[in-house]
Amino acid sequence: MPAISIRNLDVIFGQQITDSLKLLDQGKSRQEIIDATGDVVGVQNASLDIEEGEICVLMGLSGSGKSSLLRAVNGLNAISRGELLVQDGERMIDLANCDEKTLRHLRAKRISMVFQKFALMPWLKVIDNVAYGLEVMGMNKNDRHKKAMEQLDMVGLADWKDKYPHELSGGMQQRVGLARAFAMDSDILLMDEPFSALDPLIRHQLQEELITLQKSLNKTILFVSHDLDEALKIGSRIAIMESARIIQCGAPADIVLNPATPYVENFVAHTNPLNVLEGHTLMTEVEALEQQDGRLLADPHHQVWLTVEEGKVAAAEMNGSGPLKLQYCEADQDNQIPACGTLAMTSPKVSMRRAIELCYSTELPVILVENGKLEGVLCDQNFYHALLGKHFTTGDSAKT
Ligand SMILES: Nc1ncnc2c1ncn2[C@@H]1O[C@H](COP(=O)(O)OP(=O)(O)OP(=O)(O)O)[C@@H](O)[C@H]1O
Repeated sequence: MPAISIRNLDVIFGQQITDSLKLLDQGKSRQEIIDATGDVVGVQNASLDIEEGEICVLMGLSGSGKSSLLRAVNGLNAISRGELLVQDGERMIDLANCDEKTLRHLRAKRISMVFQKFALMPWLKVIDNVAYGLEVMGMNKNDRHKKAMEQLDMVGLADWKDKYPHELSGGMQQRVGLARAFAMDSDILLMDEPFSALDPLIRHQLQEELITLQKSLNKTILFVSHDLDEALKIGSRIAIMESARIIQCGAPADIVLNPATPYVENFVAHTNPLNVLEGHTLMTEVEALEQQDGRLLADPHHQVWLTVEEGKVAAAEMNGSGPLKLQYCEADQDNQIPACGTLAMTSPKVSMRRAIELCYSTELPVILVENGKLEGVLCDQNFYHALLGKHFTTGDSAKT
């Protein structure tokens, strides 16, 4: 059962919603609908399931409808048509047909929201800002302060509890915002560009903190961002929006490797694939390597040849320099650095960043093996191909 299930959802802002929906069904554009009725289409025919414990990022340009969709999930935007179900224990609550009492229950117990501009109350101390939602719920002062302190501790601000928001930096204020959302104990967090007002270093730091916190908290997070790098970093799945519609939804590597439209391609062309792509998506497959005298040419540039017996790499040599020492390196142990001139073998699941590090330290290609069997090879050319975003423009030229 997904934590949030969205089916054919339309959100229209305005006074003539029935007429606007008819025009939408006739295939009229957003602008044509504004011209005809004055209504604005915020979300059009969106369908998306968000599983428990995942971070799903809504990504797209300004005005594409990200916030409109996010705000529908906690009832801040009315649903014009379609279904939006939020899991509540054993039942699913339909936001399209839910009364005020149920909505209040959802907001108090199930869903918290973190905004871009901190939204802290300037007259309240940090601890009282964090405890505010608990106070509204009727929790007594001792209990709510205890809970607020736990959350402040988690975001590293326990020593700042008696300060006022204006005494904190932007990054710290946003941490207080996070602590306030976590204090509510709700399983679903809606985050509307929570880090975009921060400078790049603090932003990076808070992204890392969110990823770390999420490992222990396991919340269901719907996160809005207009930055694909941020989306790729924190999202387990990314839904890309354009003109009120979700035009592609997939895991980070899917989006980078198979952008569905030129709009997505354009985003992908400006991202850093280092932490997203894995070795197997970039490698030259074993079948594509040149064969000569029973050996495989792993790297034409360095003239590295492999002798493969029953699928396993039995020996390696570099023409002119003799045999090469082979060393298996764990994909996830960055501190395991093979010596220059050693031929590194690792898992096809290796991140692009780690694979480049292995190439860099050995000055040789990297050999990818799974259960001892040779799967493929990564040379400089494979990395250039990915770094230049050529997967979707030049086909598989680096793989042959
Ligand atoms: N409450 C509202 N009343 C009228 N129109 C609205 C309202 N909220 C959003 N819109 C309109 O809906 C469209 C989508 O806006 P939305 O804020 O969802 O986009 P966004 O992708 O989140 O953009 P941004 O990144 O700039 O926040 C825009 O044309 C916007 O003007």
